[in-house]
Amino acid sequence: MSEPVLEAAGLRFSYGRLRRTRVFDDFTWQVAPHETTLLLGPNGAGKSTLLRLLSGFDRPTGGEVRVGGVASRRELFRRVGWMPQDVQPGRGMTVAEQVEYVAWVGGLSRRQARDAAGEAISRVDLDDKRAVRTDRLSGGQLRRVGLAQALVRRGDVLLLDEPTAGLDPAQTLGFRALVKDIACPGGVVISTHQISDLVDDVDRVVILADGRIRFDGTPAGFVQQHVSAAGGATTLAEAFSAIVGGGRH
Ligand SMILES: Nc1ncnc2c1ncn2[C@@H]1O[C@H](COP(=O)(O)OP(=O)(O)OP(=O)(O)O)[C@@H](O)[C@H]1O
Repeated sequence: MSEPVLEAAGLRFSYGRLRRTRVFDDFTWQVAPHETTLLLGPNGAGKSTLLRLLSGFDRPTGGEVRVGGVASRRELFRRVGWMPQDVQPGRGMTVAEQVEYVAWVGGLSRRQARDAAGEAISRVDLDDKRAVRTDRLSGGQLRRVGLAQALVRRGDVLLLDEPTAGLDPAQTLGFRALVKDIACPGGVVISTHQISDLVDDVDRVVILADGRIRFDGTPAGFVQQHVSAAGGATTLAEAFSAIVGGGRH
């Protein structure tokens, strides 16, 4: 089987009926295989849009998204797990049904979907909520359902959009432990606009601003490379502000 590299090649994307809000223009990037990447950027940088395009949920207006060299949404649905920023409760569905449904849409048989859903629900610690309707969950519980939905496909690549938003401190710690445990051959991408979050847990940092990549490297490399640019910045937070702020001029 081909290497499960997930890549955006010459991507273009705009929102609106008249496509006036351009987010990406000739955007090319690859998810680093076997690594956990933190996708950082200010509000409106394009992080959620990028993950929606990479997951196959949204279609680009130009260029293509490929996984293992294949540009097909079906292949993306099969090989890429995605946790959206805005996890929606399925109408009248229980936790088990919602996670099973996502597995089934991803190409598993009903039986495989049931087994995979049971496993994913345990991993996010929602065993006691399996039979509860998802529209009756708290915000943090619903986000854990979203994480289970991403894990259930057992995909080669995992894309998590603001996974710790709305989690309490204990849940955030639990999430960090879970992420350390996840091994995906095609890599894991976690988006956030909070720099303090998760930085110590990742192999790679990518900074996105205005639909362009401003940095792609290790957390330590980022601080080092931008110390002078940031006028003596020594922390990731300071360097991030300098780079993102500098990009706006
Ligand atoms: N449904 C939409 N319709 C029109 N414009 C949109 C829509 N969703 C996002 N945008 C615009 O696209 C750009 C990128 O938004 P996106 O949500 O991808 O950013 P983000 O980096 O994920 O931000 P945040 O950290 O706030 O979640 C922004 O300018 C935003 O206003």
